[in-house]
Amino acid sequence: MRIAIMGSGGLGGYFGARLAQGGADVHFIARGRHLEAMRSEGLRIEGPEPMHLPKVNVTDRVADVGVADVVMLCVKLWDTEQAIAQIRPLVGPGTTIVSFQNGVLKDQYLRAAFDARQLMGGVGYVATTIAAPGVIRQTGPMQRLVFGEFDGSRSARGEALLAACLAGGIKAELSQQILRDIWEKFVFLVGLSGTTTTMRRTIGPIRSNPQTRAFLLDVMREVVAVGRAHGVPLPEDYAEVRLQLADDVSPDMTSSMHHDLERGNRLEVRWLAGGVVELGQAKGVPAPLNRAIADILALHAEGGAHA
Ligand SMILES: NC(=O)C1=CN([C@@H]2O[C@H](COP(=O)(O)OP(=O)(O)OC[C@H]3O[C@@H](n4cnc5c(N)ncnc54)[C@H](OP(=O)(O)O)[C@@H]3O)[C@@H](O)[C@H]2O)C=CC1
Ligand SMILES: CC(C)(CO)C(=O)C(=O)O
Repeated sequence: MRIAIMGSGGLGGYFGARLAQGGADVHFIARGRHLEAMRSEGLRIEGPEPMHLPKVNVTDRVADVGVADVVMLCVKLWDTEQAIAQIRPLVGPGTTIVSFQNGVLKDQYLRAAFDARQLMGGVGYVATTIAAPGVIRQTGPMQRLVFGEFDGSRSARGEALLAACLAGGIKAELSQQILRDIWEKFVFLVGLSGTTTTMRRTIGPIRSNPQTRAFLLDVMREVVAVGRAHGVPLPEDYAEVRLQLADDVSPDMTSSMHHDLERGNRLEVRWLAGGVVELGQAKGVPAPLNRAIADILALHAEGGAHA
């Protein structure tokens, strides 16, 4: 199976390395110093299960890769538009495109650019970052990919991607309710990213303090209300279910957006809390706490240099 990884950082580099190790014909699309390092030194994964792939197929010339069976979209959300334009040479009539980016707006952008039948939905769970050019560092053992057809069917292409993932040791699942899976992660991630980034704290103290715990819960309640208004079958008390997850994770866990803030990077807030506000407005559902998060972080959204 020929798999093109569009964006080979924390998410794409980690899961692409595992797919390659499992025998898939993986082609990484990268840029800058990370591209140069991957060309000369291969790709190294640090963390609980270290890996080194001394030689990887990597390029910034997308057209050289040719048509892929699967394109995995793994760039930060602000790079989506450019990435969608660049992946066109990878996409033939039999190509499947799956975005494992965070949020729920990503698939709307893909649907606007490609035939909906070429898309599968996807969610990625891992905590990784580019530690140095050519090096991805994983924190904690969590690693999981969930993907599936939006119509809930169990397709041959889904099974084929599942087999490739399992061969590489990825904890992968072929889902028959992928829209709900995407929203389930969105509820948790919007709560986690919105609180950890505005409060500059990890989840431990946030969930322990009654005032910040209530804020976390109410932020997630808004996401659930917006999702339900869009027809996503989330139970009414789903925010409470996700609060249980926030209680179960390690107290030092934080969000990638909090890391991005600390490094002075751009933030994905426009598509996370901001996405909740946007989708809420479309259905007349207010999301004042998410609006506050987006407003508080607005001066940081373009990165530290712009603050
Ligand atoms: N990392 C994680 O733990 C998880 C991340 N996610 C989500 O996955 C998405 C990706 O995040 P993450 O992997 O962390 O981001 P990273 O910044 O680590 O990786 C993205 C990589 O893609 C590169 N890139 C962007 N556009 C292009 C392009 N047009 N051509 C070539 N390379 C390109 C970036 O280069 P450059 O640095 O030059 O911009 C960067 O190397 C986000 O939506 C994130 O929220 C989801 C689950 C977990
Ligand atoms: C919550 C986590 C780490 C799970 O993958 C994540 O996606 C993020 O912080 O961006």
